Amino acid sequence: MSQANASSATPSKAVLKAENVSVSYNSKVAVKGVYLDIPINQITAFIGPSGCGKSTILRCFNRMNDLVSGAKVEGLITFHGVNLYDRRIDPVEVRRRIGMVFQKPNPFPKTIYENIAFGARINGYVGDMDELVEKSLRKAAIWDEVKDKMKDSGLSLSGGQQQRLCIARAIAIEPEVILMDEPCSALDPISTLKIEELMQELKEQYTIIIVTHNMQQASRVSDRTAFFNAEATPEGGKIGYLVEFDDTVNIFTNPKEDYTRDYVSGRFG
Ligand SMILES: Nc1ncnc2c1ncn2[C@@H]1O[C@H](COP(=O)(O)OP(=O)(O)OP(=O)(O)O)[C@@H](O)[C@H]1O
Repeated sequence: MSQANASSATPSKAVLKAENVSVSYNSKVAVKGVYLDIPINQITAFIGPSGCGKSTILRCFNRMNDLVSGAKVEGLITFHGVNLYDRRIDPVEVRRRIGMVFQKPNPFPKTIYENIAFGARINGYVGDMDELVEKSLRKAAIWDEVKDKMKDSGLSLSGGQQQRLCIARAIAIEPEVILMDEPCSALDPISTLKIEELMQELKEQYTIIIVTHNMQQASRVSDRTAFFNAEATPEGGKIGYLVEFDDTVNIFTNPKEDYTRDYVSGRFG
């Protein structure tokens, strides 16, 4: 793999940039030498086999790796041109502006209302909370389903509804970017479709990165796709790297690397 193959011209303004980023856990390199430009108001998909570092790179973009013991990030990650790892930067503020939705829907064991209000309050929101709750739930396409159940527990909802509640919770703290780590892998196809439609609406206002193992999902929802792979080390480990990053249509129909073609067509799936 040469770095020349790993990227192509950036189509629009990059909101987040990774330059020569490597991450290790307890001194063992997990993923190395990643360059990415994440375009604003687009959906970028990270695809590739298990263990190639997709979630690891995703977590670098909002400093979630700070919370993982033994994790070390090297290289440069910028957000609107500012080094996210500069020591003057507050990682909590980074996570407010770059929110995250996880694989398994994880509403708090609180009411639907509190699931939205809690984070907003902690972030110092002083406006009309009822309005914010409604606005966030509407944006996450779940308001109609829950408007009469504000005092019910968020856990009483179906898996798909819980995930949309978690998206509403992320939205409530007014991020610019939403990172989604396999947000549909625990959901049925109908709930998955709802979230995909929602992502298309959200990208008008937010920049989205999604990690997914679902090739059809990546080709359906994303504008740009980053394909990762991992190479074996002599010690029997694996090190992830970025194979290529391009418009999704190119990755799926005319990739630069044969291995990408094999992977996205399911030959190695
Ligand atoms: N908290 C951690 N502590 C130690 N090693 C970790 C940790 N998280 C990830 N790793 C290692 O880093 C490498 C990349 O893992 P990561 O989860 O980023 O890959 P991935 O491509 O997202 O995988 P998957 O598709 O299975 O979720 C793997 O070898 C994994 O074991």
